[in-house]
Amino acid sequence: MTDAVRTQGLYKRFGHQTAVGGVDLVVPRGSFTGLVGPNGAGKTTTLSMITGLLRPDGGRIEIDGHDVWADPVSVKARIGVLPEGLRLFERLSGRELLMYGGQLRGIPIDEVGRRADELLRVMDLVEAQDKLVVDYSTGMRKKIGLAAALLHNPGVLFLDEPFEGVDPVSANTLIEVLRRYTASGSTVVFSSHVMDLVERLCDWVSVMNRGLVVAQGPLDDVRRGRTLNEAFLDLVGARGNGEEGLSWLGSPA
Ligand SMILES: Nc1ncnc2c1ncn2[C@@H]1O[C@H](COP(=O)(O)OP(=O)(O)OP(=O)(O)O)[C@@H](O)[C@H]1O
Repeated sequence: MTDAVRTQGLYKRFGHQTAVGGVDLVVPRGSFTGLVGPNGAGKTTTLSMITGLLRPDGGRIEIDGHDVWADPVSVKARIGVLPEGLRLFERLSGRELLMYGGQLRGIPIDEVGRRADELLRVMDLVEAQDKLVVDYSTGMRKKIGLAAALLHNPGVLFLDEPFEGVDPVSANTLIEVLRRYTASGSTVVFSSHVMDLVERLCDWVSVMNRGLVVAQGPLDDVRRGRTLNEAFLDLVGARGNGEEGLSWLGSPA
């Protein structure tokens, strides 16, 4: 069976800096995949290229066997994206955002209305549906962003740090929706720094460091008897910068 996502030699430079230095990422279909790595590892740059938001300098990307940059329209119909920074249409209400997004996707308006109502209910946003998105809290923005990403029932969903700044109640709602989504055979790829969460949710993990994939596979193969946090620290090299310097910090005045 074709993988949901496959990249070969994916490469991106910004000036002299190589942000992504030849990434071969594999995401099996139907998996709940965690993309982890320290700050600056290249996760957002990789996800931006995979989702057609940033043009690669080299390499290939296939989603469900379709080349992202040669066949962008058919790929974009198959994917949902919750990007970093949540660039949303701020001056629309939550409900208007869903209605607009659904119509842009070419879904008949009655069907968009039905799906929007269900998503607003599941995300616990019914009371806030007529409020402008600009006035939403961080958690509400993540939830309406996820609703917008799911509206056209994509086969693969990409989420850049979906749980950042989200309270435990909203996080549980997001998790329930995502679990239901993958249970039906769809694929989720999300980046996160929260190892406990990745360990709890994911069956497949890709670890990035300094622009490369340094480990990837089923969760248990990457962990190899350790916690994911221990495996992560071993793989990326615990840097231990905190042991020297800052001698002035905490000294009495
Ligand atoms: N638009 C840009 N211009 C210049 N450098 C960039 C740009 N975007 C990313 N970079 C650099 O590329 C590298 C990878 O960044 P990226 O945001 O992909 O990392 P990340 O793994 O998502 O990090 P974090 O976990 O902190 O979000 C970093 O060194 C970053 O400074």
